[in-house]
Amino acid sequence: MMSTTPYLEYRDITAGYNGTEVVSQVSFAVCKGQRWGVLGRNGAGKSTTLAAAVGLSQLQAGEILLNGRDIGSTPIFQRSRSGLGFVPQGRDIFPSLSVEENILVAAKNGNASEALDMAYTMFPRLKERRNNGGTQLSGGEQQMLSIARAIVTKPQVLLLDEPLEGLAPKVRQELMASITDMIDELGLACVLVEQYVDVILDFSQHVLVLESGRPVYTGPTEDLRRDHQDIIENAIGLRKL
Ligand SMILES: Nc1ncnc2c1ncn2[C@@H]1O[C@H](COP(=O)(O)OP(=O)(O)OP(=O)(O)O)[C@@H](O)[C@H]1O
Repeated sequence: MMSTTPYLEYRDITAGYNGTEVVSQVSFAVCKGQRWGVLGRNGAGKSTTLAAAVGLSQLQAGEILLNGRDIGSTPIFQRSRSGLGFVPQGRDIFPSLSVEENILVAAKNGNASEALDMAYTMFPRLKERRNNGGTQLSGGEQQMLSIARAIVTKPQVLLLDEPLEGLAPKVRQELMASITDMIDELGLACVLVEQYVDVILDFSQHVLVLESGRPVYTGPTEDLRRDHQDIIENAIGLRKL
């Protein structure tokens, strides 16, 4: 029988910073190949929710499981080794290193040529810019590099925190198309945080909607669209792509 253990599971978690609660009652499970989206206004707790899985916000109650194993007390560096890829808000690259060096640093002890191959296949633009320094890249290219750095660790689940932030509309569309192709091709499970409601509704099969740190919807995108336009409009004074 096929295993149904989710890759990543949040069980009624509370998370925040320095003992202060930011989000609570969050439960959802990301299974193989599933695409989840997280929606909510500024400050609703989207990033805090994502960060709890990688240990960058404080998990104050509940459990987070990776492949069925509680990772609450697993050190941050080991979480990426256990299949969790994280692309934080802002661009997680070394500006003084070239594109190629940035990828190789992320791949660490992995096979260097395989890592470069993988990154350049997913984002051919990075190959053209491989000798450029991080600061010589456009915003979209920096975001591609940041995602490539997560991908070469070969995650099962990729967590993306507002990858479209600060990009021009055309670049947002191109990057979103590249991300979607990449996820399909690699068969990744994914959790995407974005402020653009249309992006989340198009991309995700399942959605978590947060309002002031509490979930107001957790379930299939189709049902949200069909039965809960009020939630979409209310929770989301959000931008269109
Ligand atoms: N490192 C931190 N230390 C303390 N408080 C924080 C920290 N990061 C975020 N917060 C607080 O947690 C709350 C939720 O922030 P969070 O970034 O999770 O929201 P968000 O929904 O991702 O918002 P945005 O769309 O603006 O990124 C905010 O009130 C914020 O000030």
